[in-house]
Amino acid sequence: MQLPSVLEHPLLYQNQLLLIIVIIATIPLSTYALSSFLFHRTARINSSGKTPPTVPYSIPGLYHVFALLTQGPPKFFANIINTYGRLAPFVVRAGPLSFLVVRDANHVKKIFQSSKTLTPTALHVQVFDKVMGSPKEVLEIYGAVGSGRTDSEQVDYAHLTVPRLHLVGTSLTSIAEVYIAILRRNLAKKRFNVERWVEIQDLWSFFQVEITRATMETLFGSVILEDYPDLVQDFWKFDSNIENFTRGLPRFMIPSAWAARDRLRQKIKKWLQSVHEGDDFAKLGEEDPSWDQNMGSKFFQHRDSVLAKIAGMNDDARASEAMAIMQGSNSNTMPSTFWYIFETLRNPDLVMHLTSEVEKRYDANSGSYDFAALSGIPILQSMHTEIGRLRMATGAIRTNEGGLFKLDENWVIPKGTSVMIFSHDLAMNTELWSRARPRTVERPLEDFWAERFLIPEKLSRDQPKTVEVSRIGSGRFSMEGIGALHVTFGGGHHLCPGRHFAKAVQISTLSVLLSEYEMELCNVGAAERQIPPVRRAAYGTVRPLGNIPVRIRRRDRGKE
Ligand code: HEM
Repeated sequence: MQLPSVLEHPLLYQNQLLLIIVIIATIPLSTYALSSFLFHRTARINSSGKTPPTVPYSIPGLYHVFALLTQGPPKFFANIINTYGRLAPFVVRAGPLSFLVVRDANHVKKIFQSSKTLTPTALHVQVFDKVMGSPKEVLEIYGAVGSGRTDSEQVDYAHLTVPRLHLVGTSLTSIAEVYIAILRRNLAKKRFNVERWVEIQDLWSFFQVEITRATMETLFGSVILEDYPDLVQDFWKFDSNIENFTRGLPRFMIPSAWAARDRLRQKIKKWLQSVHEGDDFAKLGEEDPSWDQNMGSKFFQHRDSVLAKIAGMNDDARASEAMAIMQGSNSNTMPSTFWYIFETLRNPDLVMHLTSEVEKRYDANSGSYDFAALSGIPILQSMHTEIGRLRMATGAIRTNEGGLFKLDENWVIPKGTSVMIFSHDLAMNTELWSRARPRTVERPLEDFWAERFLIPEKLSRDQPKTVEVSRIGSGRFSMEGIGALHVTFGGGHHLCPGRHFAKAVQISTLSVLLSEYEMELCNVGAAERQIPPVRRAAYGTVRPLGNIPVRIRRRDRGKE
């Protein structure tokens, strides 16, 4: 009988198996220990030309994929910042993809200023591909922005220059007047009357319909809403699934979101084919009106006509583009306007002060508001900025398309790394704000403070002292020295071109509600308990935890 060789001895075999199991089981622990050691060493060592360290992980090759998937990116990034924030900049990895988180104002400034090397191009391709469902053949046009290719430069012109032409100054005033007229007409149809308070169960849902409907009609005209009454509903269904589309979830996993997106694209395409035929439809002369009920605002006519002239931008691609601007113009504007009104209603002094400020800019004879004057009121500007700081959480992404990028004396960013800048993270950093302008932290950054961005005017000795009647502070609005800490609208070359329009929607909505209606939170304490805690998500819509009931009635102007 032949004896088994030593290697085949059953006991040894069992031990080998055990050894393999032990090795496999200890891989995550040892990987975590090693990556943690390397992370802290690189973060703390004082040397130049360092590549930012990767946040500790347990699974080699996959790095943070599992945590990103289970927690979702907004919570994952918030948790990572809460844990390792002091050691930024650091890298988060999802397999081969690297994301650098920066938290320093000087880094942010440098990144935004380096728009040729650090670009959002890769992000834009992803968005048009995965979220907007653009045809594959146009993706290369988006991918070549910045390369000098003619069609790509035209796209860049449509995305950035066109809104900057139409959504500022006197053009913005005209378009804001259109918004005000539409909002007033829509609210009038609700027949709120002077005698009786009407309760609205949930202010968020109410605004989701009313503000979006008015914004859509202002930018895209009346006909699209008449032909497609479910536009607003489908839009929010689509918008609330953007994270799912970005992750590439297939149709069978989110069927109703896919169906809403299909409907949006089909209906928009049909509408464009009927009202924006050919490529010479836009009426852009000085004498032409800023808004047309069929074709939409001059801004949108101009934008779509630039795209229509690009070979390869077929009707499907243009419909996806229109969806992108619907998303850009509504997704954050409605929530920011909700918080603008909510924070006002919470504070009776603010309601009183702002009502009187708005009244001064309302002409009872013509029944119209002086929008230009309203938008210059410092407290309204400060509130807009404070809402953007506290109640918005946006992210700006840039990918390094050049070689090693020198971030400062210590750090370099490797090619291909995507840099993440989170507005809310910077917005809540007391140390940075107090260094930049101590006055801004006289009240905790966790609280809403309408006057945070006002600089009180010093009275000269010969100036007569007026009696202060309002309990709301006054002063000059200023962002001097703190711009890099307030990046809700991104920055640099790609700074949001629609930000003035968003402010116009906030100010116009507030003006109409304060001067033509009385609106009150039904229960202030209960409403305040619905404010979500800060720092739980690095980015994403900040929405109340539950319903916010309000009551409303028409203001009795005659009596006043
Ligand atoms: C409160 C409302 C809004 C917020 C918080 C917001 C925020 C942002 C942010 C963070 C970016 C990225 C900027 C960057 O990468 O540096 C952006 C880009 C953009 N936004 Fe806005 N936005 C708002 C309203 C609007 C409105 C009303 C419009 C249009 C009417 C608009 C149109 C755009 C466009 C077209 C871009 C892309 C610019 C590019 O091509 O790089 N946004 N916005």
